[in-house]
Amino acid sequence: MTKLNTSNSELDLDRPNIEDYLPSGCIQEPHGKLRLRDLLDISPTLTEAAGAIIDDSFTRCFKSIPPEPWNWNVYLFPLWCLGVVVRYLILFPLRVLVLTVGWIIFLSAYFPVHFLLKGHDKLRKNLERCLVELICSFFVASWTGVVKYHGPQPSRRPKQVFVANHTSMIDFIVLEQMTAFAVIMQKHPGWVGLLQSTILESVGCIWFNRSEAKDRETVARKLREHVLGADNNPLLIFPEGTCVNNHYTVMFKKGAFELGCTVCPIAIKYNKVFVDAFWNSRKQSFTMHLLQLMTSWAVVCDVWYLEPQNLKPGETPIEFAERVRDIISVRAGLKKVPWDGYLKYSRPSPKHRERKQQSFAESVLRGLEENEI
Ligand SMILES: O=P(O)(O)OC[C@H](O)CO
Repeated sequence: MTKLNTSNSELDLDRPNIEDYLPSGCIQEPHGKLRLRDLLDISPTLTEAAGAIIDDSFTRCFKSIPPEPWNWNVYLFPLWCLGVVVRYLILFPLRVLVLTVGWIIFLSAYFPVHFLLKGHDKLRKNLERCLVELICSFFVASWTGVVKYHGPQPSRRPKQVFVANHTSMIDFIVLEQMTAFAVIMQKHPGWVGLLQSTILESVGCIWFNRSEAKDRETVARKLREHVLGADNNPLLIFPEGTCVNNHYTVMFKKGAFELGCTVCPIAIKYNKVFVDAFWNSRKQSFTMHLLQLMTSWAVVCDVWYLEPQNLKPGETPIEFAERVRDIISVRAGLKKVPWDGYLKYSRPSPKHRERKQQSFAESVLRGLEENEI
């Protein structure tokens, strides 16, 4: 019975907003004409099937929500055109220049520090941390990032791990410009992969391939080793494991919550007034995503460093992960959904399919019983 209730509440969450897609009730239809709404009312299963085709709570987490158009009249349209010219022909070249200068400064300092200070580990690590923070600040400047940080800035302590909701790889840049975190992330191809395996590895970042089972074991071991080192950079994990559109949070993977460490939650909320910071990696490369940010007016966001949390007596790592997800979701105003973000990369699990079949069979049986009465 309990199992049934749980699955029903999960199914409720998955219920599509079909009303959003139907013509509003105030439209007067000619008398006697059959409307789409009437047709769908015939059967809940038909409604659900129609809903699943147009919308579902899983897909909604990974959809970019476009802003309301505002340039619709004769006064505003010329202003919008002027804005396009300023953004693309003035701001963008200036930002490319800023980023180029940033890279020149960074590379001309990083290589001497990395190769010439081999015997002075402490000094080398400190300088490398400062340089990585510096290049991240140049990246933020290249999108005119307006970031407001709330709460105490993270400090370096053993046995603590920072976890944040995830919208784009720029989350890492936004956080890294303040604190040189060692981040756990998916390994990427191209220039991002090159940076990952050279510069970022030197600040303790750990990379993995989410499709490789053996990578997960290696990462789990590396995490345990990393959190014990007192001089290591604070560890940062995005436990959703994938980018979500900053309206929802998907299930947190439990890895960060079973390390026996204090978990420090970080909530990140982007303001979409100028640009949507969600990176939809299926539609856009990271380079295109950065270009989109660099041709917008600004990237506006709030970052909250929240109160550190510890595992409570009797609490499982999964419950702990859920509690921390609650804290982050409330602070950033995000809606929680029960999905595993990795489903993006796989077919629905047999368990999920069976739950749907079970619910459908039960509704058919209920209908038959009612007809018998
Ligand atoms: O949105 P995804 O699943 O492509 O993940 C993107 C990055 O790997 C997350 O950092």
